Amino acid sequence: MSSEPFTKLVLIRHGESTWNEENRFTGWTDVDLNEKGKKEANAAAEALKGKYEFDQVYTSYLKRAIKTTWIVLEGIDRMWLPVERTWRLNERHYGALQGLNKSETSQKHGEEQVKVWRRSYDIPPPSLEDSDERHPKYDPKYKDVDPALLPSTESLKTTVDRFLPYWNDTIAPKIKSGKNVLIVAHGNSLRALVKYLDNIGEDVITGMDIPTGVPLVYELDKDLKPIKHYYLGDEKEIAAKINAVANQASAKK
Ligand SMILES: O=C(O)[C@@H](CO)OP(=O)(O)O
Repeated sequence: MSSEPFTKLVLIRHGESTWNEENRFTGWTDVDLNEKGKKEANAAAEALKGKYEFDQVYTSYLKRAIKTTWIVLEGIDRMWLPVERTWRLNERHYGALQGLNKSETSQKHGEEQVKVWRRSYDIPPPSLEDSDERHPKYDPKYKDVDPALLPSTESLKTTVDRFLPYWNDTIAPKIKSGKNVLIVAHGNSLRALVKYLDNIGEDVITGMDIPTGVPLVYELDKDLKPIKHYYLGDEKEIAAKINAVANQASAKK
């Protein structure tokens, strides 16, 4: 017997960014969308328009997610919707790898090591030095965040740990109160959410990638347990995009 879900939660990873295009580790670096990324955001809006209604939007402090939000909301003619930004939805902090080319990093350190840094559950990449001017404590975006909470690197595990309080205190109560929610965030902050929602094991989440700019719908019951999930769009195209993310750090590029 199939029953109507209590809600449909929609997740979107931001469209392609300039550093996705250059194949660099990005993390908390605040890079912009490129033209392809804007097109992907428009296509996401097209897929949602007239079929999904939202009451509340959540996004990160990073402009690639914020601009994707703007484009999607403009595309669905819902620019008036409330948008809450939070650093807790930021991408996983990539530590000292931020800015490095993924393929060159594999040539230097080996594909296995880079795979561990990219996809192991609890092994973080090397940290940024405290004195490094790229450290989030020097960025005005985070001036109201307790400096003790600001990372100098993160594993997926510590990304889950910083995201979950926001889910539990803010997003989950909003959904439970009957509101339809859209979350526009990042590859690894969304992997953190999906791991939590689907209760995916630490070994299994390492093989899971999320493509840029494709709406991912989670049908949830009233306890916010997933009934099913699916991407909106062409299955083959989405599979190819997921595969491309998985292979980004190949040493052969
Ligand atoms: O560089 C990053 O911040 C992320 C997302 O683009 O990369 P990866 O998929 O390698 O975790």
